[in-house]
Amino acid sequence: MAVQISPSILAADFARLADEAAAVPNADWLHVDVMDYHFVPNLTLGLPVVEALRKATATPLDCHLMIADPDRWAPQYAEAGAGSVTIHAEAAKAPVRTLREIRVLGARAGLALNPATAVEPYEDLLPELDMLLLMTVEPGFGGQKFLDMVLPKVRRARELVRRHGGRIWLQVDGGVDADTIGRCAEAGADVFVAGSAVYGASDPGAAIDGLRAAAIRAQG
Ligand SMILES: O=C(CO)[C@H](O)[C@H](O)COP(=O)(O)O
Ligand SMILES: [Fe+2]
Repeated sequence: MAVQISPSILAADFARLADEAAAVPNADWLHVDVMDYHFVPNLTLGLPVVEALRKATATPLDCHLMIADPDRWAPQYAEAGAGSVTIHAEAAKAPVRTLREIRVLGARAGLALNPATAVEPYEDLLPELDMLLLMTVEPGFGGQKFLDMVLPKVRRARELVRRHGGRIWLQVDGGVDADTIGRCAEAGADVFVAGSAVYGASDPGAAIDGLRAAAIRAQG
């Protein structure tokens, strides 16, 4: 599996987003955490910032929607030029329709599961997905401690994805750093979001190289 690193701009300087995007030329994606004060108790940014970022960088945007009404808003993120749009299973009321709309608009379609949400009930949705995101912290804030309890679910999800042809990317998000990334890769994740571990480092580009090397080592 190809390892991909998606640094989260949640940990970047919001006043200098274009510079912060330019600081990670070796990133595969830029992870954009959209929070609405309803699905999670935090507020970050929305469509205008995504539209501006899209013009400011060539790196594709990986939009993680932590919002109460993803069915209404997700297609607009695809229209705004996001390369990938991920909705939460806990929030979506019509996930099949919404995931299909995301794809029709030319973006990759992702489904995110909170730490306590089981993956098995979503097996029938896998054909609609390009990526499954397993949260390794409770969504809402950067800088939280990685939840090891999610690793068995990463293993089960990898097995489900394998049974469905192995096409779907398996992303982990939350508390991923040089220490925890190996456990995630060993369990079967292949796309790694890292906020603090990248933008908290003195050299964000070097931090990405280090994370990538650790994940590849762990894949064996
Ligand atoms: O979705 C998120 C939080 O809800 C963030 O993407 C995630 O927390 C990244 O930050 P860090 O690597 O610092 O944990
Ligand atoms: Fe995220």
